[in-house]
Amino acid sequence: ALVTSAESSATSYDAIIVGAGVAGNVVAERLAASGAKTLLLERGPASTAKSGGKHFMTGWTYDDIKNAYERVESLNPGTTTPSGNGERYDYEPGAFGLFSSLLGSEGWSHVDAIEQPNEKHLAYSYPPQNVAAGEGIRAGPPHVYFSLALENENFSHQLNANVTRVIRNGGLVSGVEVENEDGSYSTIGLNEGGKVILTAGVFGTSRLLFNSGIGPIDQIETVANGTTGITVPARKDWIELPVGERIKDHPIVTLLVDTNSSDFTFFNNSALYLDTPNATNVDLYNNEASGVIAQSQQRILAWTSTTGSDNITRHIQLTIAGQQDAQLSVKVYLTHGLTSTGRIAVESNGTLSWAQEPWYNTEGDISAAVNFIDEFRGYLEKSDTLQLVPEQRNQSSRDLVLGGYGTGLHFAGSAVIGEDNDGRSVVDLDTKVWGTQNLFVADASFHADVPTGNIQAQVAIMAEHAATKIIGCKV
Ligand SMILES: Cc1cc2nc3c(=O)[nH]c(=O)nc-3n(C[C@H](O)[C@H](O)[C@H](O)COP(=O)(O)OP(=O)(O)OC[C@H]3O[C@@H](n4cnc5c(N)ncnc54)[C@H](O)[C@@H]3O)c2cc1C
Repeated sequence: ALVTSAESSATSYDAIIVGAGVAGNVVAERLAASGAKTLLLERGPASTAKSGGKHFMTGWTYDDIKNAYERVESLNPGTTTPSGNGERYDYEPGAFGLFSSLLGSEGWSHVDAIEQPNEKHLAYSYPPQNVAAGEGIRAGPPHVYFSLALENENFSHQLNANVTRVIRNGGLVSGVEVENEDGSYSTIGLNEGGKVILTAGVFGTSRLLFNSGIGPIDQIETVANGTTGITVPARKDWIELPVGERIKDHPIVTLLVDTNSSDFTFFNNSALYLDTPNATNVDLYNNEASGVIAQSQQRILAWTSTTGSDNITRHIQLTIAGQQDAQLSVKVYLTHGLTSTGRIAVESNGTLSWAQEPWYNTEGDISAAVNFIDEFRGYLEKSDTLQLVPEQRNQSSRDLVLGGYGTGLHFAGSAVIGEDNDGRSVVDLDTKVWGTQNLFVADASFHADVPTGNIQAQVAIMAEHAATKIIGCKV
């Protein structure tokens, strides 16, 4: 049920979940289903129509998270044939045709990324993407888990509710403070034995922890002396933890490849937003959840691995899409194995900035990407049809990497999980913030690493497993 600020502040809850993104929806659905009176708070407005590693650590091995994986897969499966009628559109001759023959001639294998998830070296696939089980539409947890949670009478949610801080007495959290849309503030209380779970994303969760007197001392001091008006706990109650540190992301270098031929015509996804989108495509999607609109804009994904100057293996993901007629964009992501990390700092007005950016700040990462791009350029040199655009052809691979990378928007870390409160982690193996009794972090913030591919499925699976751990914790 959708509640107002007047209703939520007059009620108390067993679980308050802050942030209705990928993780927040998973955790809220699970907590409500466990019988907890649950409130999901989101600072934004309504958004949807319904508004690796084998060994990680105790409780988080692959076998431990298998149930979580299976639940996410059953509700929000992946597919390489997202069009409801099972057809594939605009792949051949197109970008898939051109690139599969380029990679195939260099010994790469055609795999199905859903059926063969461990094939991540010299492998390419039709793009995998999440769909809502039984609905035939592309969707993630904010659609599928939210729909399920809505059916549960324990579940409420409130929109335009910007949580400013957690209210705590020592290690015991009693509720949250919320800034409402009209600028008013309210507090929402927890029932005895209740829990607050932060799922506000890597940056939002960090800010909430700083505001609640949890983090590096200098960050808490900045908030306490700043201009946001946040009521920070007394200094004796500050909990010193490395919040905002160990942030990772997939940096992307975009290579532009001329197809040098008339066999590639660009399908423009943005035409959907124009006044006259192709009526056949629109009807196919509306009536049968089929056609080119049911697909993502990429036409082929590929993975391999490479080593840097430090001999550490890094994984590479390529996503290939049309850029314009006779030109493709090849996004080169540096993924699992990368060693660069970043750190954020809060400013006195409450905004966050990078104290250290998380991309390409180790020579190992730079050299690994350069090695791959050198190899890839070698493929293009042998090709009759594909070549880098002239302005990129004239640059060294190192310049292409260092002058051209951007964020992958796949952030992980900032409140990293750990076995011991040793100054390197923020949450314990139950995802509970060290030094607190009932404050948890269940979003991408607690991840210690980035995956070999896009991150959303991992965020959902880890949130599923976190929910099991949180439900099992007695306050
Ligand atoms: C443009 C873009 C494209 C992406 N594309 C892909 C993709 O194709 N595939 C993929 O796998 N991943 C993709 N990602 C990454 C993916 O979206 C994130 O990894 C994922 O959403 C992280 O989940 P989360 O639950 O940690 O945080 P989020 O999903 O970011 O959720 C956090 C939520 O908390 C809310 N919030 C924040 N602060 C507060 C507060 N103080 N009070 C109340 N609410 C708050 C936010 O509004 C947000 O709704 C993309 C990201 C971006 C930005």
